[in-house]
Amino acid sequence: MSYKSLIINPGSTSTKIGVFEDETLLFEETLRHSTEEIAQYDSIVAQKDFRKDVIAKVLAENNFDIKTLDVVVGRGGLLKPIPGGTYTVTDELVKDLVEAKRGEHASNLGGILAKDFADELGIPAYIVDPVVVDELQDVARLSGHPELPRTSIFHALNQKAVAKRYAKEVGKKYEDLNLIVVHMGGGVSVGAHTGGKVVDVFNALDGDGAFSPERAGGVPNGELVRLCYSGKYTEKEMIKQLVGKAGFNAYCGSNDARDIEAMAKNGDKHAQLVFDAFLYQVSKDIGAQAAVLSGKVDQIILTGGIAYGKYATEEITKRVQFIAPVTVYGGEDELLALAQGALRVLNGEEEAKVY
Ligand SMILES: Nc1ncnc2c1ncn2[C@@H]1O[C@H](COP(=O)(O)OP(=O)(O)OP(=O)(O)O)[C@@H](O)[C@H]1O
Ligand SMILES: CCCC(=O)O
Repeated sequence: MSYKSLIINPGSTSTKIGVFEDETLLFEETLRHSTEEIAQYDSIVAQKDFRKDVIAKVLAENNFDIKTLDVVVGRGGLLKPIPGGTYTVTDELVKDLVEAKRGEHASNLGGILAKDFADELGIPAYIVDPVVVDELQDVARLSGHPELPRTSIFHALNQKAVAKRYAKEVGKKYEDLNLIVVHMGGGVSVGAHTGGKVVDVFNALDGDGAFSPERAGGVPNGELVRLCYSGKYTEKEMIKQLVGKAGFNAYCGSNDARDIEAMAKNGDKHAQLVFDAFLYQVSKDIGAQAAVLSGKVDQIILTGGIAYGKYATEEITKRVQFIAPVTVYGGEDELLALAQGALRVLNGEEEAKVY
């Protein structure tokens, strides 16, 4: 028995879709969304119809009959903290994503869109390893103020997928390796993997680490508080300043690392400084996670869209190769990882978890 799946992975700056027959990719598409396109919507859920239309268009362009699908899988969003695994998209799960009580995030649309398509076809919808996968060790949860604990929000799906890919390539078990995985996309997360768990990670959304194409990362606390109370921004605008309008966007007016690199190559010294500061901060986060692992690091893995960039990966490697060797997996394996999550359930290897 084989299964056809539609995989939907909404990122902060893109919607990636794939159609698989079991683990074989039939076709995929990455639809990039400019800052202007996204800025028309005042919430993530408001982007639903826009993203649904672009997906339907791609399916039609590929002459794909959606009635042949067996399952729809979405990337999981900002739910309550939960263990890793494959979850059935229930009404309760969708309600939490729509209400966005734990925050706005593009991947909230993954479960919502998956259920939308699946319900029309009368087939199941799943999410796999959502961004809220929480395997932090206790000592990593303290921030310095009890009302502000650190939380685990990161590229769990891709971090786990590339870590397992590396383990397979070197003939070892993921659980037996100490890895630092660095995802550099619209957001950035740097995680310490040991014993098959991500025991510490710089939160990609709430920003206790490096800045990213669109996000501020860790900023000076006092100045942040003063800005919040200055009257310059509403609460919603302030959050947008930190997540969306920050990072490369704020410094250089684009969320595309390739634009920043091109500006720098054309002699723009400010763009060069911003890109170098980004690579410097990511390297510092890797150093911190090396300490989490007591310096016993088998490999550092660079992944996400920015890891396609030669300058970026070479500069980070120069700074951190004293810790451990570096492997680069440009882009991400999230579509396949989502398809595999659903297949494990459909093939009876794993039971779908209920949220
Ligand atoms: N070939 C490339 N060289 C350098 N940078 C690239 C390349 N391709 C994509 N990028 C950069 O990768 C970033 C987007 O990465 P990615 O597609 O992983 O992000 P996303 O899926 O939108 O967000 P996230 O990964 O946080 O969920 C952009 O800054 C883009 O410029
Ligand atoms: C929070 C993990 C995914 C992202 O960067 O948006």
